[in-house]
Amino acid sequence: MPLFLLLAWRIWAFTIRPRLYPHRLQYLPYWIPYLGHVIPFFRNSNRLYFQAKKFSPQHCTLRIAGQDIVLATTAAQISTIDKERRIFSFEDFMNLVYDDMAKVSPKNKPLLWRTPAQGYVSIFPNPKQLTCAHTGVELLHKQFHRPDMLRQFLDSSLAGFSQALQWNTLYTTSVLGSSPEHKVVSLRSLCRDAIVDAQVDSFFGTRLLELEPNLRVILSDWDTQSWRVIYQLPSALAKPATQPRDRLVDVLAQYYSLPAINRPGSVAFVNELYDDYKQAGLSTRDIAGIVFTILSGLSINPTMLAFWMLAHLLNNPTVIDQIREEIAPAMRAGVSNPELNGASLYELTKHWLSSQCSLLNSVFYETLRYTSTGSSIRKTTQATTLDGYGIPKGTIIAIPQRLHMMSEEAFGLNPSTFDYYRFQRDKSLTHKTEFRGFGGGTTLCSGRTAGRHMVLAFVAFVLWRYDIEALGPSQKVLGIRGKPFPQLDEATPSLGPGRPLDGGDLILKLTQRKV
Ligand code: HEM
Repeated sequence: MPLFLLLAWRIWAFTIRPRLYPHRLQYLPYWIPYLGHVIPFFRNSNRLYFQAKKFSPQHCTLRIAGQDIVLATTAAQISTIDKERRIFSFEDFMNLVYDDMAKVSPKNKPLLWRTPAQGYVSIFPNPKQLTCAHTGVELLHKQFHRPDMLRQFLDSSLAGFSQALQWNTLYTTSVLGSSPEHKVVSLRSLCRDAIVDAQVDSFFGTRLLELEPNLRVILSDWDTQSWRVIYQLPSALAKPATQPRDRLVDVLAQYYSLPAINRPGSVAFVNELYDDYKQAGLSTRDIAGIVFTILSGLSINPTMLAFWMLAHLLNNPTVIDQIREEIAPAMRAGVSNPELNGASLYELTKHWLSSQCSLLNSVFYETLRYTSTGSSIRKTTQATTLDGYGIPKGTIIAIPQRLHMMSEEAFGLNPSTFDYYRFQRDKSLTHKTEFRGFGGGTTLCSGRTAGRHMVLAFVAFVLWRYDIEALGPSQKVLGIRGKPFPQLDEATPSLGPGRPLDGGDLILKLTQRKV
């Protein structure tokens, strides 16, 4: 396009048009028509969101390869989106999850969206006349919201990682070097190995890990590469993500092909979903794909959050000491005893962690605030308005977590500083609309109570049982060199807490504490 035409278009699009139509979508200016902000978006979407909000704090639209993305930039807009679930819908993205992540066969996918009126018959009572897809979501919510069902999962998970965090049973995949007095471990592996295996055993029973003992490593390979699938890269480039995903779906399909009696110990959801979807006409492979997406959400976010929480704590020995004082009564009452059964562990930790450990909780929420880099995504099902701006049907709306979590108005001074005491000083901060650590509205995380309990207990066990030194790059212990503090990767898409940049990790020297 000749330069004068380009200039004329830009003046029209970003100077004249907004004045003529002040209530239509207002765009962050760009230079290449159609492509718009595609390059900065793929380079670092979070940076682009901040730029957009700075340009136009009340309303801003991005243009990504012909597609408009309206950013929710204020708390009022988030509230409207969370409330108007039919207008700002998530269903379109469930289809993307079924297609790209779960790889549900195109032939069977329509079965997921059938209503009872269209022939879907659930094996459960269905008074709300839900579709098959929504029934699956309800079954998961029931699993994590019904106290008895949540409890079964938590009892077993807590017992699992309490065992795994003992000096003599630390996973060999976490331990990089060892002497009678010290062990040198990778913090990322420590969190992954203990948390993922405990959760997987508790959710699926022990059979799944028997079929694939290396599941946690494959899951973490998927996790670090999953952006390739999210960005829909061509199959050759997406292979580092699709290979681990396909392996995990294979293992789940193998698991489900066994009679239920041969895979005991799972939570109810695992069989309820399978039985319902099978009856609806889906294949074992389709269901394995859908369950893979749950497995991925189940294990990755708690692991990442525990990693970041411990990493930040290791920067501040004073806070570690204060937290040890907070958890001491519970630990002395027996919580740290690896022989304690899951039910007792649950009872003891539930009480102490929720009511007596305000600093531990504060660091948990600050970690969530500080590391959340994902976005909630919706699509408008009809023409509507948001804060007075007209939004056409079929427009994508994004609620970027980081943009809101860094709001000075919501969270007080210096939001870009990690403040261990922020949520202790003001406990109401977790109720702010801008606090998107567990999403909100339709995609409010159903595993949030379980996830919080597990991460708090995991961190408490580690801090109580071990003296920990994070080794810097100039330190070497047992031949293992330390690493710098990991940087948060703000650019790669995530569901919640971001990953460390370039495979970042912390190398820890553990010594058993004498308590
Ligand atoms: C502390 C750990 C966790 C964190 C930080 C976390 C974070 C999140 C976030 C930010 C979302 C919203 C994404 C969006 O808005 O699109 C979400 C949704 C979701 N999370 Fe979690 N999550 C955690 C633990 C879990 C666990 C243990 C499960 C168990 C399966 C789980 C399952 C889900 C599911 C299924 C959704 C989709 C919404 C729904 O529940 O239907 N999460 N999570």
